[in-house]
Amino acid sequence: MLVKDMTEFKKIIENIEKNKDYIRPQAFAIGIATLAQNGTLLDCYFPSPNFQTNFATAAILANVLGYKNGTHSYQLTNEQITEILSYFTPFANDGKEHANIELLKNLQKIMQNPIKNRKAIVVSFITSSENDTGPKSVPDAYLRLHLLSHRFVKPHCINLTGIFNILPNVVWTSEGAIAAQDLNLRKMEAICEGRNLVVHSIDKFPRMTDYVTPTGVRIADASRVRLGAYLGDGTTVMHEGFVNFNAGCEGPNMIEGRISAGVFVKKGSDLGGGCSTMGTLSGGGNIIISIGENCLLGANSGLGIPLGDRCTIEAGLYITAGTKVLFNNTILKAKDFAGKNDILFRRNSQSGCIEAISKANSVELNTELHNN
Ligand SMILES: CC(C)(COP(=O)(O)OP(=O)(O)OC[C@H]1O[C@@H](n2cnc3c(N)ncnc32)[C@H](O)[C@@H]1OP(=O)(O)O)[C@@H](O)C(=O)NCCC(=O)NCCSC(=O)CCC(=O)O
Repeated sequence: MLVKDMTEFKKIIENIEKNKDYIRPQAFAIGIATLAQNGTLLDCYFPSPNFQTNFATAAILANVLGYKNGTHSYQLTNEQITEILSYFTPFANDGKEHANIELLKNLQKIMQNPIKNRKAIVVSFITSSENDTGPKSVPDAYLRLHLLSHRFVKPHCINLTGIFNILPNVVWTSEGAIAAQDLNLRKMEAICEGRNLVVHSIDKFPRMTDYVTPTGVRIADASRVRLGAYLGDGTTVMHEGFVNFNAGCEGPNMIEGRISAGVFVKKGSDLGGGCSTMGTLSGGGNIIISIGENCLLGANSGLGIPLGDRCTIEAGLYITAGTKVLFNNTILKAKDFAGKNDILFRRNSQSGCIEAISKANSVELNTELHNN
């Protein structure tokens, strides 16, 4: 199929989209997956995911791969890549950038030696948000994590239900993803070829920066930010900082503490060295923690309630939902302050009692640290 011109191209798209079974996906992407020796998929890299955009490209991919609707992933053959590219002939010399077309051309070259490269080209579609029940495959799970780290969606805005069961545990190395059972062989290959294969971690989630490098951020230690973290423009993550998947901050922010899975921090807030925000993945906590604007979590403090704006937690003080707090001569629980603005929590150093005081945090981020 060689498409002559734009008129023909548009007609083809119209026909594909006219099909009553076809539903535009909310997201799709073309990527490259790493395979274990036994052919299972270990990870997936999507250089330029598409979120609620590029529906013409989605339609062409759908047509060649047989996609109609729902959440599906496909491994592409060389023939399919050639066929897909043939639809885009009218765009060949239009002087514009077409990320998906460029990507396919590059992937075609890589696929000239797929066995040696242990790679597969994949396309993943995610169904419309109202029908989305969570990731169905490794490429699908990786696409969702990419969408978060590319800032297309904020934490909690894409369904990640069941992601732990979908993602394999992988050995992350200086040569990318390796299956645990393949490690000895790969190590020996590397030694024989004069390379030093280094293991960084054994985990279901890789480092974000190996897949996505968001603009306007500084990350002192890349191993502390997992793929699926959302880091807004102007975020600085220092060595003690950590950001889990489906979690992050709006930017600008100073992150020297831990942002647990599910936690989101609004702009201007500062997480002091070693502080903790309670997650909901393990340990029984079920309140989703969030932090409003311009808050300060002191060094080694801890937070187990959602905070409003301009709140402060004294260095070293851990506030859990049930912590009894003295406020205006009344004992309340910390959860009674959920979402309230301008509260300072401190442990009275004379009585030992935890106090809440109405006081707006006046500490501001040092702008020099957040301008890139
Ligand atoms: C709790 C606060 C916020 C309080 O500070 P404030 O500026 O509001 O108050 P202040 O001016 O210090 O004190 C006002 C009055 O309250 C008293 N006061 C203060 N704290 C008190 C306490 N716990 N118990 C009883 N009284 C207390 C003071 O003595 C003073 O009393 P008088 O009126 O009688 O004089 C602070 O102590 C704090 O913990 N700040 C966090 C800073 C932080 O950790 N930043 C992150 C940096 S991260 C970092 O540096 C990295 C390091 C690392 O990696 O660990």
